[in-house]
Amino acid sequence: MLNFRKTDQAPLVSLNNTGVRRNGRWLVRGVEFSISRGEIVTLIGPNGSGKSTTAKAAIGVLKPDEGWVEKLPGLKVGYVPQKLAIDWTLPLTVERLMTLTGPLKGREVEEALHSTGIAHLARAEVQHLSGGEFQRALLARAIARKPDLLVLDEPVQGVDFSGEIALYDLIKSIRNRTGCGILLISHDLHVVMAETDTVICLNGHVCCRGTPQMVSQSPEYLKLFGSRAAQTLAVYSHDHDHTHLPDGRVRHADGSITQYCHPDDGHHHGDHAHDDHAHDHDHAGHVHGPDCGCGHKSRLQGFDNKERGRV
Ligand SMILES: Nc1ncnc2c1ncn2[C@@H]1O[C@H](COP(=O)(O)OP(=O)(O)OP(=O)(O)O)[C@@H](O)[C@H]1O
Repeated sequence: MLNFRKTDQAPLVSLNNTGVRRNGRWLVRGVEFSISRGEIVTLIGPNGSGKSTTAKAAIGVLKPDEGWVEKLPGLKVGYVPQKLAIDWTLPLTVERLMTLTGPLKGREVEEALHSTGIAHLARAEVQHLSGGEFQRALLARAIARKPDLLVLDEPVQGVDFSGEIALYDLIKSIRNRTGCGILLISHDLHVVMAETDTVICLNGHVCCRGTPQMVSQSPEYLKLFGSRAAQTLAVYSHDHDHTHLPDGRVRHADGSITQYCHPDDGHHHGDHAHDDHAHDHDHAGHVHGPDCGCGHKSRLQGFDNKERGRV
């Protein structure tokens, strides 16, 4: 794999104590991380935990109500949103989809479709594409303008497992070829791309982060999906000790309800954990033990014992 990361390189984007508030409720708060050229950062977390909100704040679609976001001047972003407002009753070819939001040269369209493996579908109707082909078309659209940062909100939705592996391979090859940074949002709490440099688990705030060090080696996983899958995907599973209620209050493991998280619930701006992690790219990480004091238990399934808990 190419080594794009240089310690003297400024991050493409960094979020500093970033919070977004709507209707009197914090959707996310105290979010801190950065993405450098060639780096893959994956956001995971339960539904409604603020992954899309965080991604939108990172690229400037949403303005933070607290903290700040720094972007490299002139940063070019390619964004694949979770939802796309397409009128499926109107005919739309893949080629046309590529230029819907801005002009592109014919050669750029061709190149992007070629590199995502769907050159043969240039004139196909978008509504007839399979889930995997559609995601490739969206990826092609996002990479056509040669972005420095690619933000992919659930890029494997509607794709079966082998299609998922192929898409993750494609994302990896885009990163290797272009050296862009990638912010990936995974809807699946348990599966992240093995090439992910940093996994950030959100639960209204960053509750933990770490590196998926190895591919899962559990016999069941290998039996089900084969060794090819094991080379591509790692299993990252996670327990939360508190739940953010729809009204913004927090229910703790003991059943008590408070207005906000306790200072020892996950990682908050200014606490020791942030000091450990903010802006680090060596991913040394905070060590979660059965009771490490941060209020969260995390485990990497299928990792050998010395790697266990190092999330
Ligand atoms: N503009 C908005 N106004 C009010 N609430 C919002 C707004 N956008 C998002 N939310 C709420 O913020 C919370 C976080 O939403 P977000 O889409 O970031 O979560 P997510 O982690 O991406 O979820 P999912 O996995 O379901 O896609 C949700 O409870 C959502 O309903």
